Amino acid sequence: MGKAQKKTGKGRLDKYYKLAKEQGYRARSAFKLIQLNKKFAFLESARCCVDLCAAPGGWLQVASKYMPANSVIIGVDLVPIKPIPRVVTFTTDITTIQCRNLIRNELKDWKADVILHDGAPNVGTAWVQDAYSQSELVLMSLKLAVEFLLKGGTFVTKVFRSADYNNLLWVFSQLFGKVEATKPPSSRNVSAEIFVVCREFLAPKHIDPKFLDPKHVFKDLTLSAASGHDKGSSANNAHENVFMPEKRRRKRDGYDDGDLTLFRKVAAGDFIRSSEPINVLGLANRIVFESEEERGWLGLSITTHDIKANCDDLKVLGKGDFKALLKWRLALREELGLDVRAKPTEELTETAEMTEIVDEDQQIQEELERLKAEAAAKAKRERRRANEIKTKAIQRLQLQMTAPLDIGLEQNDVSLKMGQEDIFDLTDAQRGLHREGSVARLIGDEEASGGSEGEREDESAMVEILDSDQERERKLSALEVELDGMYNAYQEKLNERDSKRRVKEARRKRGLLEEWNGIGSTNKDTSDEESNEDGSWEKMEARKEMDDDSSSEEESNEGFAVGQKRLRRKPADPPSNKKAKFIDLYERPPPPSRAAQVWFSRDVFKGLKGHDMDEDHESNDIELASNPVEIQSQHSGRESGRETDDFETVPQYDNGSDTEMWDADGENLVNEHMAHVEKYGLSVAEAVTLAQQLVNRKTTKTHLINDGFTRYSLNSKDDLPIWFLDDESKYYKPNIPVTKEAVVALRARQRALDARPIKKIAEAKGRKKLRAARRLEKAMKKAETVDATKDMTESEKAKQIEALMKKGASKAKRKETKVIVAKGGYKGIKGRPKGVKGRYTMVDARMRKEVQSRKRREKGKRRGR
Ligand SMILES: C[S@@+](CC[C@H](N)C(=O)[O-])C[C@H]1O[C@@H](n2cnc3c(N)ncnc32)[C@H](O)[C@@H]1O
Repeated sequence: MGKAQKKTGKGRLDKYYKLAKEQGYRARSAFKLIQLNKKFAFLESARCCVDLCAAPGGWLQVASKYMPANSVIIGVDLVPIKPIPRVVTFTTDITTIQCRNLIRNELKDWKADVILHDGAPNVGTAWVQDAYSQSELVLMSLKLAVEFLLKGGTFVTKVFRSADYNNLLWVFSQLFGKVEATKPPSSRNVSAEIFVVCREFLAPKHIDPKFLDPKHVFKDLTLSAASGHDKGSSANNAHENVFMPEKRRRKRDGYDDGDLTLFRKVAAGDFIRSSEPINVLGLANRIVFESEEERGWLGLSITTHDIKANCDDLKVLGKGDFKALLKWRLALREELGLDVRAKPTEELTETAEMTEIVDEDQQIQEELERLKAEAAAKAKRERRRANEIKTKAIQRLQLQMTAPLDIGLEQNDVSLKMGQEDIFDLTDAQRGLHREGSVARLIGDEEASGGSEGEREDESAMVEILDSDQERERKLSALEVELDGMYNAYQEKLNERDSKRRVKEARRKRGLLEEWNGIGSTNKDTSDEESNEDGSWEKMEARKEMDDDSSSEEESNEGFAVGQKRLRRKPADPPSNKKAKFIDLYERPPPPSRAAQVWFSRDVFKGLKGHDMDEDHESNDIELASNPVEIQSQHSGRESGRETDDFETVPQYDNGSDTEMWDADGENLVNEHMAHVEKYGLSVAEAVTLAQQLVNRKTTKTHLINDGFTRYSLNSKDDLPIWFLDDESKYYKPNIPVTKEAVVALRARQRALDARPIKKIAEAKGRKKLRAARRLEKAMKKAETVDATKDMTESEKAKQIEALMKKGASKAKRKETKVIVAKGGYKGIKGRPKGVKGRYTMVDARMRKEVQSRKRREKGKRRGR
């Protein structure tokens, strides 16, 4: 694959795609297994194979083809796999115990010779699944492999080059005799995927559970290499992670990998004493007052009722609430003597005047020195941070975990943070803010070297002391600025994600008919193929590439990392200018992370926009002015953003208001659905499947209604946080099967619609126009008559003419003719019956019945045709 691949959708129809189509494989990824097997030959001798994450079934087809007849092949995936001869499939999550039990039941006492894993977390499929990273999925598959693999067996897995890569390899090497990482030619160069073939399973009698625990395996490997005793190799790190979890190492950025606990409590004391309060707020769900001392704080006047309520559920707080909590923390720290508030300067000066006569110049000099020392300490602190990030980046580079260009960008990479965006991620935003300043130095100020140990000690002392009111104010406003930055970043991310979701939805609807067959019979829908065969990672990669290529407008709001690229691209900038830009970037409200924006753009924050955000928000508006699209979406909300997008708009139900969001029964939605169905008929394969089942008497209405009452419908929504309900409404849905017949029916309807003669439509339109022109002509004639009348005032004429023209311009209503059944005295009598207004026609009862039965017969004939 020497040539660079095209980035367009068509460009992705490479030779393996075509080959897969030709040879009847459901996904081009089938060739990855073919090539791996060609190199390691593990399928030919295998009698039993389990494919984890197997949909749409490309690998299963290969296994079925290459393995001996009568061998057992099992495929598992979150999504159903269309039947393949000789293959048993299960639809379940490989990380669950249910999956293990299903495989166990199927295999009984057997063990597998080969376990395959080609999984990639499905972004957007389920909230909880999103939280799993690729590496964790690999570890979960390894967990199944060690249980079901025969001694000497082979485990093939897909891993991505990331910080966890080496840790995974190390774990594999502990369990298998031979471990080899390879990238088959059919794996796209743009994809970070690598396949690891682990052979000769050692089948140890006892396997340390830590080997399979993401918490232990994926701990940080940044520092030991940096400290010098293990440069370039991560094996020792992994060793330490697995065997010495008690050793305190620095946390990875972001959430602990493998820490899947969704609810976290934090002691109030920890929050108050923490040097990273925003981090604490970002990670925890609740602040608790459990110790004696903490309970005492509840009685303080500064701990108002609001503060207590805020501590109770951090996940539903708005920006103002967070500010209040941070202020409370500062106040409490002063109360506890953790922060020393220095006496006002004037007071000091006065005392000095009383005790001794101090030279005024000397006083100024001292003050200046104090300020200078303060500034120097701050600068040291920043330098140290910059240095840490630089070391980390270089070390990653050494470990070949990142390309040089990725330095500083990695944390902004959506693909590396899949699934975390919904979780409250202030930490991430804060990290981003620090990094932005630091990375600026990494590029623009190479000579800025790190501080010594001594400096670090200085710094920790500095952190604890607030020198003056001014300092305190500055601290507070810095926190506020940080929060604002995070809010903007979250909002940006939400917008971005929302637009991606809409594009995806639009594509899905368009490609609904093609989706059914994996690689469909047409070339049209490449995106489906993509999603089937390469999982979400490649999609992310591809999107990243497209983002790179896309307009600079997008870049302007991509956060500092992208801005940094732009700076690099402008060598013409004089150095001083460049420095000024960095300083500017550092002092301005820092460009926010997207995660922060997503968080703050939820509905709970809507009310805050006008009040809490006031000036900050305005300034953000100005900053964003370079991007008209952004501005529009900011000012007119999500819905209007949709209108401006350059793709087919999928009808969306307005969920702008809270009442809609809390519409527990979804009545509005149902009504709108019903209206849509009445107007356009069934347009979704699931619905057609159910309708066909009804018609063919395979199910009954009662059955369907009963089926509607599932675990999805009966969950109580009381007291659940909004973010949770929001996510549940998106992802926690029943999986309704779709039949091929339904898809065929839908296709047929689409074809019929397409085939509707254009000529007839044009004729009907022409007739309509003609009628309208006649009506207008008639109205004009009448108007002329009115105008010619002499015994009317001008205003009367004007009124009448206006009414006539209005009537002429509007569509003529069809006059309804009432059918009156002549009964009793009216039978045979001519004349208007009593109480009947407008047009009517008199019929006798017999005639009406005859007409009705004739119509029924005609209708029946038409259906029978
Ligand atoms: C790249 S595709 C596999 C393609 C497959 N090897 C083939 O050749 O057809 C990745 C699959 O992983 C599945 N997957 C992701 N997370 C999973 C999980 N937790 N449990 C089961 N399957 C999962 C997805 O549904 C997706 O079908």
